Amino acid sequence: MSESVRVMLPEEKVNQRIAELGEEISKEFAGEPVHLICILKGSVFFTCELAKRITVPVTMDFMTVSSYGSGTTSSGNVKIKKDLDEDIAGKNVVVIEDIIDTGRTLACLLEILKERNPKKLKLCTLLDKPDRRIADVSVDYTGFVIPDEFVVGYGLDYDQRYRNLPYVGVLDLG
Ligand SMILES: O=P(O)(O)OC[C@H]1O[C@H](OP(=O)(O)OP(=O)(O)O)[C@H](O)[C@@H]1O
Ligand code: HPA
Repeated sequence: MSESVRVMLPEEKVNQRIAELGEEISKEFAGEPVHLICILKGSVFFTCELAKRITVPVTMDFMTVSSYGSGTTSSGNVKIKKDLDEDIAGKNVVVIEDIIDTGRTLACLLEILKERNPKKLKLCTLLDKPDRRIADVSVDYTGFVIPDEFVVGYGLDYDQRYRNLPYVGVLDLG
């Protein structure tokens, strides 16, 4: 078995797009602070790059969730493995994801976060794979819409590997 990775989105293209997203978010929240919620582990690389490109005051928190459950419900189910350290009530929250695939993780997570009464609750994803969507998720900021291929790099893993690739690539298992 010889695994290989074909580049889909080169590093420069990803970084350029992240800079644009940072500008967009900064404009939308002009003058107001934003609280970024990084969904571990995949979103770490994207969150750090994006945070550097936001010009309004930024605070950050981290959350680990795992999705589980059968496909019979539209939102699936989500288990919080590590919760946020801080309360989000009254804050301008932007949830940062590396990828929205079936949408089950985020559909459920956004419902949980909404109940905590943030002032605003937005969703930002580096990658969106709409062909596989099962649960309806409204995405506010999207880096790239990609076809239905298994991608790695820029935080995304296959069996915990490849997260550190500086680009997004398609994994070929050989
Ligand atoms: O739209 P969905 O089909 O629900 O898939 C998207 C979710 O899957 C990945 O996380 P994963 O559970 O693999 O954890 P990781 O970030 O630690 O790799 C990704 O980071 C999203 O959270
Ligand atoms: O394409 C993917 N790659 C890695 N992790 C993922 N989680 C959902 N979709 C993907």
